[in-house]
Amino acid sequence: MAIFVFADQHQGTFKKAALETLFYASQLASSRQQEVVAVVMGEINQPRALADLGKYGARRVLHVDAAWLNDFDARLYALVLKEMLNQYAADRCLMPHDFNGRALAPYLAAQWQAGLLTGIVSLPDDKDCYQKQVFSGKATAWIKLQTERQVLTLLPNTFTPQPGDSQAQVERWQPTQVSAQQKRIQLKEVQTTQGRVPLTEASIIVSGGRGLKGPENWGMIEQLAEVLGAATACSRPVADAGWRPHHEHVGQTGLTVRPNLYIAIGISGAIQHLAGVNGSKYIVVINKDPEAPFFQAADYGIVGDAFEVVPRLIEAIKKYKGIS
Ligand SMILES: Cc1cc2nc3c(=O)[nH]c(=O)nc-3n(C[C@H](O)[C@H](O)[C@H](O)COP(=O)(O)OP(=O)(O)OC[C@H]3O[C@@H](n4cnc5c(N)ncnc54)[C@H](O)[C@@H]3O)c2cc1C
Repeated sequence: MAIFVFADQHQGTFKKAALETLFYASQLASSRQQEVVAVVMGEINQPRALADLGKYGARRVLHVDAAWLNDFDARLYALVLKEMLNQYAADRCLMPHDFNGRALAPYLAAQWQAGLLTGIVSLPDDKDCYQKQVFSGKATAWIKLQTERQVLTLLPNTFTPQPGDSQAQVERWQPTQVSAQQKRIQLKEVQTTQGRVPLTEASIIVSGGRGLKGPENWGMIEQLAEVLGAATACSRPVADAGWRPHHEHVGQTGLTVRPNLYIAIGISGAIQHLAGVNGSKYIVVINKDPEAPFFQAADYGIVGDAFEVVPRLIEAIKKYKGIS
């Protein structure tokens, strides 16, 4: 039996989290002598990208090549996936624990009558238990799904893909029970941020909190991010106050990020914020209060006023990198 992976793409470019999930599935499959099938929805303007999924572990790609599936629609995608999984008598479907995966997985689990386990961070152990973080990242649970059919979501940045040189066999697949008439959502406008690394894919993140006092002070955060080639993020009150856009909000109710380096500036380190960032490899905290809880989660800490520390940090990095 094959392991199916929803390989999310945008205009022919596969998301990093989708490639990680394929790679993860290939590790899972090799221990069970199964094959990995990547499922791709919507038209693709670079057909070679489909076969290239083989480099990340897909043996086959089932391409649902239909214009009405170009825009992500959790309900519709779940119906298409359900038909496909039933046709192939599959028992396992994986996807990334990102915005789309978090919307699609519960729909699919309900439609397909499968067990759902979200945000896993490990391969199963010998008792078939998967690890996931619980209680805002304060504890780890080992969970075993008892159901025959399983929908699993993998936390981004947990597994680093090691691309090989295999090519996948690409097949077109059309649903017979789902059609364009069932589409209920019409996408009217897409707003994209230009030239910035997407937050969930960034290896360095510079994040600001309420300690920055107001949106007018974000210039230094942007500048620090620019010299480091980083993405910018923020705490929830900052997004709630409209200082920064909501897609930058990290934490329990925002994005979960796992960069190599997370620099938190003027953020206290509330548990709800830590829940979204404590998977980061290194955490650097800049805060003027030595008692700020974030220091307990930090690898490096600077006790000081952000308005003095950050400009000096920018200058030091520029000097180190030889940027004028
Ligand atoms: C159900 C629920 C869900 C939540 N989800 C989230 C979530 O997803 N993400 C999230 O972030 N929060 C979330 N919160 C809110 C969370 O509890 C905190 O209130 C929030 O994270 C605090 O944001 P902050 O650290 O930016 O602000 P504050 O708590 O006000 O901290 C500001 C920090 O800046 C420091 N500071 C002030 N001036 C300076 C300066 N000049 N230089 C350096 N440091 C300075 C202060 O010492 C302080 O530590 C949630 C809360 C609830 C109840």
